[in-house]
Amino acid sequence: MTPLLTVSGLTKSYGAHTGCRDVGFELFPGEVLGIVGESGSGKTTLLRCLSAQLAPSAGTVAYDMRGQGLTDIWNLSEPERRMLTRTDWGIVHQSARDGLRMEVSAGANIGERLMAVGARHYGNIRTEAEDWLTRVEIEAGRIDDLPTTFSGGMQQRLQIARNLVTQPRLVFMDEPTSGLDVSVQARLLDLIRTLVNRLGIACIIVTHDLGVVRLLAHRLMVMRRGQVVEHGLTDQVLDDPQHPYTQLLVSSILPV
Ligand SMILES: Nc1ncnc2c1ncn2[C@@H]1O[C@H](COP(=O)(O)OP(=O)(O)OP(=O)(O)O)[C@@H](O)[C@H]1O
Repeated sequence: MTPLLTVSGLTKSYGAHTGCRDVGFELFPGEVLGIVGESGSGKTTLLRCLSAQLAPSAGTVAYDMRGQGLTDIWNLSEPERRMLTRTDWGIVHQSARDGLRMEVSAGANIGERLMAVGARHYGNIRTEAEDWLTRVEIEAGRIDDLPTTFSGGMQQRLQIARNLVTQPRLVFMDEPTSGLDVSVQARLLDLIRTLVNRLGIACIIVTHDLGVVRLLAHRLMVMRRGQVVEHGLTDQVLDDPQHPYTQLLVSSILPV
Protein backbone atom coordinates (compact mmCIF):
# COMPACT_ATOMS: atom_id res chain seq x y z
CA MET A 1 0.00 0.00 0.00
CA THR A 2 1.29 3.50 -0.83
CA PRO A 3 1.68 5.74 2.21
CA LEU A 4 -0.57 8.78 2.28
CA LEU A 5 2.15 10.83 3.90
CA THR A 6 5.92 10.30 3.97
CA VAL A 7 7.88 12.57 6.26
CA SER A 8 11.64 12.66 6.48
CA GLY A 9 14.25 14.74 8.30
CA LEU A 10 11.63 17.30 9.30
CA THR A 11 13.24 20.07 11.32
CA LYS A 12 12.05 23.46 12.48
CA SER A 13 14.30 25.90 14.30
CA TYR A 14 13.28 29.18 15.85
CA GLY A 15 16.64 30.96 15.83
CA ALA A 16 18.73 29.12 18.42
CA HIS A 17 15.67 27.18 19.70
CA THR A 18 14.66 23.82 18.28
CA GLY A 19 10.96 23.33 17.59
CA CYS A 20 11.33 19.80 16.19
CA ARG A 21 14.32 17.90 14.84
CA ASP A 22 14.83 15.18 12.25
CA VAL A 23 11.31 13.70 12.43
CA GLY A 24 10.48 10.92 9.99
CA PHE A 25 7.53 8.54 9.62
CA GLU A 26 4.95 7.18 7.18
CA LEU A 27 1.19 7.40 7.56
CA PHE A 28 -1.10 5.03 5.69
CA PRO A 29 -4.68 5.65 4.48
CA GLY A 30 -7.19 5.36 7.33
CA GLU A 31 -4.51 5.27 10.01
CA VAL A 32 -4.71 7.37 13.18
CA LEU A 33 -1.37 8.58 14.57
CA GLY A 34 -1.13 10.15 18.02
CA ILE A 35 1.70 12.54 18.91
CA VAL A 36 2.29 12.94 22.64
CA GLY A 37 4.87 14.64 24.81
CA GLU A 38 5.07 17.15 27.62
CA SER A 39 4.57 20.87 27.15
CA GLY A 40 7.27 22.36 24.91
CA SER A 41 8.31 19.01 23.40
CA GLY A 42 7.53 20.22 19.87
CA LYS A 43 4.13 18.63 19.16
CA THR A 44 2.43 21.76 17.86
CA THR A 45 5.48 22.80 15.84
CA LEU A 46 5.55 19.38 14.18
CA LEU A 47 1.81 19.40 13.46
CA ARG A 48 1.99 22.89 11.97
CA CYS A 49 4.90 21.87 9.69
CA LEU A 50 3.03 18.73 8.60
CA SER A 51 -0.21 20.56 7.92
CA ALA A 52 1.34 23.34 5.81
CA GLN A 53 0.77 26.03 8.44
CA LEU A 54 4.48 26.55 9.15
CA ALA A 55 7.41 26.20 6.73
CA PRO A 56 10.04 23.77 8.08
CA SER A 57 13.74 24.69 8.20
CA ALA A 58 14.68 21.33 6.63
CA GLY A 59 13.18 18.00 5.57
CA THR A 60 10.27 16.89 3.41
CA VAL A 61 6.54 16.27 3.83
CA ALA A 62 5.39 14.25 0.82
CA TYR A 63 1.64 13.70 0.35
CA ASP A 64 -0.01 11.27 -2.06
CA MET A 65 -1.84 13.90 -4.11
CA ARG A 66 -4.82 12.69 -6.12
CA GLY A 67 -3.58 12.02 -9.66
CA GLN A 68 -0.02 13.17 -8.91
CA GLY A 69 1.33 10.68 -6.39
CA LEU A 70 3.74 11.57 -3.59
CA THR A 71 4.50 15.30 -3.81
CA ASP A 72 6.43 17.46 -1.36
CA ILE A 73 3.79 19.89 -0.11
CA TRP A 74 6.42 22.59 0.29
CA ASN A 75 7.16 22.38 -3.46
CA LEU A 76 3.53 23.18 -4.32
CA SER A 77 2.55 26.71 -5.20
CA GLU A 78 0.75 28.65 -2.47
CA PRO A 79 -2.69 28.35 -4.21
CA GLU A 80 -2.15 24.60 -4.73
CA ARG A 81 -1.27 24.16 -1.07
CA ARG A 82 -4.26 26.23 0.01
CA MET A 83 -6.56 24.14 -2.20
CA LEU A 84 -5.15 20.94 -0.71
CA THR A 85 -5.72 22.10 2.85
CA ARG A 86 -9.30 23.16 2.04
CA THR A 87 -10.39 20.04 0.22
CA ASP A 88 -8.40 16.84 0.75
CA TRP A 89 -7.26 17.83 4.26
CA GLY A 90 -8.96 19.02 7.39
CA ILE A 91 -7.42 20.93 10.29
CA VAL A 92 -9.21 20.87 13.64
CA HIS A 93 -7.77 23.53 15.91
CA GLN A 94 -7.59 23.39 19.68
CA SER A 95 -9.74 26.48 19.88
CA ALA A 96 -12.87 26.32 17.72
CA ARG A 97 -12.55 30.09 17.25
CA ASP A 98 -9.38 29.48 15.20
CA GLY A 99 -11.11 26.95 12.96
CA LEU A 100 -14.55 28.51 12.48
CA ARG A 101 -15.72 31.75 10.96
CA MET A 102 -17.55 33.17 13.94
CA GLU A 103 -19.30 35.93 11.99
CA VAL A 104 -21.21 33.60 9.65
CA SER A 105 -23.88 31.00 10.40
CA ALA A 106 -23.26 27.36 11.26
CA GLY A 107 -24.66 26.38 7.86
CA ALA A 108 -22.32 28.77 6.05
CA ASN A 109 -19.35 27.38 7.99
CA ILE A 110 -20.12 23.96 6.55
CA GLY A 111 -21.41 25.15 3.17
CA GLU A 112 -18.36 27.19 2.21
CA ARG A 113 -16.19 24.09 2.45
CA LEU A 114 -18.58 22.32 0.05
CA MET A 115 -18.36 25.29 -2.31
CA ALA A 116 -14.55 25.01 -2.23
CA VAL A 117 -14.90 21.56 -3.80
CA GLY A 118 -17.31 22.79 -6.46
CA ALA A 119 -20.82 22.51 -4.93
CA ARG A 120 -23.07 25.25 -6.30
CA HIS A 121 -26.70 24.22 -5.74
CA TYR A 122 -28.00 26.15 -2.69
CA GLY A 123 -30.64 23.56 -1.78
CA ASN A 124 -28.18 20.66 -1.89
CA ILE A 125 -25.59 22.57 0.14
CA ARG A 126 -28.19 23.39 2.80
CA THR A 127 -29.43 19.80 2.96
CA GLU A 128 -25.88 18.50 3.32
CA ALA A 129 -25.12 21.09 6.01
CA GLU A 130 -28.25 20.03 7.93
CA ASP A 131 -27.23 16.40 7.60
CA TRP A 132 -23.75 17.16 8.98
CA LEU A 133 -25.12 19.18 11.87
CA THR A 134 -27.21 16.15 12.81
CA ARG A 135 -24.20 13.84 12.46
CA VAL A 136 -22.26 15.92 14.97
CA GLU A 137 -25.29 16.01 17.30
CA ILE A 138 -26.35 19.61 16.69
CA GLU A 139 -30.04 20.20 15.98
CA ALA A 140 -30.54 20.93 12.27
CA GLY A 141 -32.79 23.83 13.33
CA ARG A 142 -29.68 25.71 14.53
CA ILE A 143 -28.37 25.98 10.95
CA ASP A 144 -28.88 29.75 10.68
CA ASP A 145 -27.44 30.52 14.11
CA LEU A 146 -24.00 32.04 14.60
CA PRO A 147 -21.34 29.84 16.24
CA THR A 148 -21.03 32.52 18.94
CA THR A 149 -24.43 31.32 20.22
CA PHE A 150 -23.11 27.75 20.61
CA SER A 151 -21.51 26.17 23.69
CA GLY A 152 -17.79 25.26 23.59
CA GLY A 153 -18.57 21.61 22.88
CA MET A 154 -21.03 22.53 20.11
CA GLN A 155 -18.48 24.85 18.51
CA GLN A 156 -15.93 22.06 18.52
CA ARG A 157 -18.48 19.67 16.94
CA LEU A 158 -19.28 22.28 14.30
CA GLN A 159 -15.57 22.65 13.57
CA ILE A 160 -15.41 18.88 13.06
CA ALA A 161 -18.41 18.95 10.70
CA ARG A 162 -16.83 21.81 8.72
CA ASN A 163 -13.65 19.77 8.35
CA LEU A 164 -15.20 16.40 7.51
CA VAL A 165 -17.95 17.51 5.12
CA THR A 166 -15.61 17.37 2.09
CA GLN A 167 -14.64 13.78 2.99
CA PRO A 168 -10.95 14.63 3.40
CA ARG A 169 -8.40 11.82 3.34
CA LEU A 170 -6.28 13.35 6.09
CA VAL A 171 -7.26 15.37 9.15
CA PHE A 172 -4.90 17.08 11.61
CA MET A 173 -6.16 17.68 15.14
CA ASP A 174 -4.41 19.77 17.77
CA GLU A 175 -5.68 18.96 21.28
CA PRO A 176 -9.26 18.70 19.97
CA THR A 177 -10.84 18.03 23.36
CA SER A 178 -8.81 20.13 25.76
CA GLY A 179 -10.55 23.05 27.40
CA LEU A 180 -13.87 21.17 27.53
CA ASP A 181 -15.62 19.62 30.54
CA VAL A 182 -14.69 15.99 31.11
CA SER A 183 -18.18 14.71 30.22
CA VAL A 184 -18.20 16.83 27.03
CA GLN A 185 -14.71 15.55 26.18
CA ALA A 186 -15.81 11.92 26.42
CA ARG A 187 -18.76 12.48 24.09
CA LEU A 188 -16.65 14.40 21.61
CA LEU A 189 -13.97 11.72 21.58
CA ASP A 190 -16.58 9.08 20.95
CA LEU A 191 -17.97 11.13 18.08
CA ILE A 192 -14.52 11.67 16.54
CA ARG A 193 -13.76 7.96 16.81
CA THR A 194 -17.04 6.96 15.17
CA LEU A 195 -16.73 9.46 12.29
CA VAL A 196 -13.05 8.81 11.59
CA ASN A 197 -13.59 5.03 11.58
CA ARG A 198 -16.75 5.18 9.51
CA LEU A 199 -15.26 7.47 6.88
CA GLY A 200 -11.84 5.75 6.89
CA ILE A 201 -10.02 9.05 7.36
CA ALA A 202 -6.33 9.13 8.26
CA CYS A 203 -5.71 11.36 11.21
CA ILE A 204 -2.78 12.92 13.09
CA ILE A 205 -3.71 13.97 16.60
CA VAL A 206 -1.54 16.00 18.94
CA THR A 207 -2.39 15.71 22.61
CA HIS A 208 -0.84 15.63 26.05
CA ASP A 209 -3.66 13.29 27.15
CA LEU A 210 -2.68 9.63 26.93
CA GLY A 211 -6.35 8.67 27.41
CA VAL A 212 -7.14 10.38 24.11
CA VAL A 213 -4.49 8.44 22.20
CA ARG A 214 -5.43 5.19 23.89
CA LEU A 215 -8.96 5.63 22.57
CA LEU A 216 -8.24 7.03 19.11
CA ALA A 217 -4.74 6.28 17.86
CA HIS A 218 -3.52 3.12 16.15
CA ARG A 219 0.07 4.30 16.41
CA LEU A 220 1.83 6.60 18.79
CA MET A 221 4.86 8.87 18.57
CA VAL A 222 6.41 10.18 21.78
CA MET A 223 8.29 13.48 21.57
CA ARG A 224 10.85 14.98 23.86
CA ARG A 225 12.82 18.17 23.27
CA GLY A 226 11.79 18.26 19.63
CA GLN A 227 12.74 14.69 18.82
CA VAL A 228 10.80 11.43 18.56
CA VAL A 229 12.03 9.14 21.32
CA GLU A 230 9.60 6.27 20.80
CA HIS A 231 7.22 5.22 18.03
CA GLY A 232 5.03 2.14 17.78
CA LEU A 233 1.57 0.62 18.11
CA THR A 234 -0.35 2.55 20.76
CA ASP A 235 -1.13 -0.36 23.07
CA GLN A 236 2.42 -1.64 22.83
CA VAL A 237 3.96 1.75 23.63
CA LEU A 238 1.59 2.45 26.52
CA ASP A 239 1.64 -1.06 28.00
CA ASP A 240 5.34 -1.72 27.53
CA PRO A 241 7.19 1.59 27.07
CA GLN A 242 10.85 1.11 26.15
CA HIS A 243 12.32 4.60 26.47
CA PRO A 244 12.85 5.92 30.02
CA TYR A 245 11.05 9.16 29.11
CA THR A 246 7.99 7.25 27.87
CA GLN A 247 8.06 5.15 31.03
CA LEU A 248 8.00 8.32 33.08
CA LEU A 249 5.23 9.84 30.98
CA VAL A 250 3.08 6.71 31.24
CA SER A 251 3.63 6.21 34.96
CA SER A 252 3.00 9.85 35.78
CA ILE A 253 -0.16 10.19 33.76
CA LEU A 254 -1.85 6.84 33.51
CA PRO A 255 -3.51 5.54 36.67
CA VAL A 256 -1.88 2.29 37.86
N1 LIG B 1 7.12 31.13 17.64
C1 LIG B 1 8.13 30.60 18.36
N2 LIG B 1 9.29 31.27 18.54
C2 LIG B 1 10.30 30.74 19.26
N3 LIG B 1 10.27 29.52 19.83
C3 LIG B 1 9.13 28.81 19.70
C4 LIG B 1 8.00 29.30 18.96
N4 LIG B 1 7.02 28.36 19.00
C5 LIG B 1 7.53 27.34 19.71
N5 LIG B 1 8.78 27.59 20.12
C6 LIG B 1 9.67 26.70 20.93
O1 LIG B 1 9.69 25.42 20.30
C7 LIG B 1 9.64 24.39 21.27
C8 LIG B 1 8.45 23.47 20.99
O2 LIG B 1 7.21 24.22 21.18
P1 LIG B 1 5.79 23.62 20.79
O3 LIG B 1 4.78 24.69 20.97
O4 LIG B 1 5.88 22.98 19.47
O5 LIG B 1 5.63 22.49 21.91
P2 LIG B 1 4.32 21.67 22.36
O6 LIG B 1 4.81 20.29 22.64
O7 LIG B 1 3.25 21.82 21.35
O8 LIG B 1 3.93 22.40 23.71
P3 LIG B 1 2.45 22.61 24.36
O9 LIG B 1 1.95 21.24 24.70
O10 LIG B 1 2.76 23.44 25.58
O11 LIG B 1 1.63 23.32 23.33
C9 LIG B 1 9.59 25.08 22.63
O12 LIG B 1 10.90 25.13 23.16
C10 LIG B 1 9.10 26.47 22.31
O13 LIG B 1 9.64 27.41 23.23
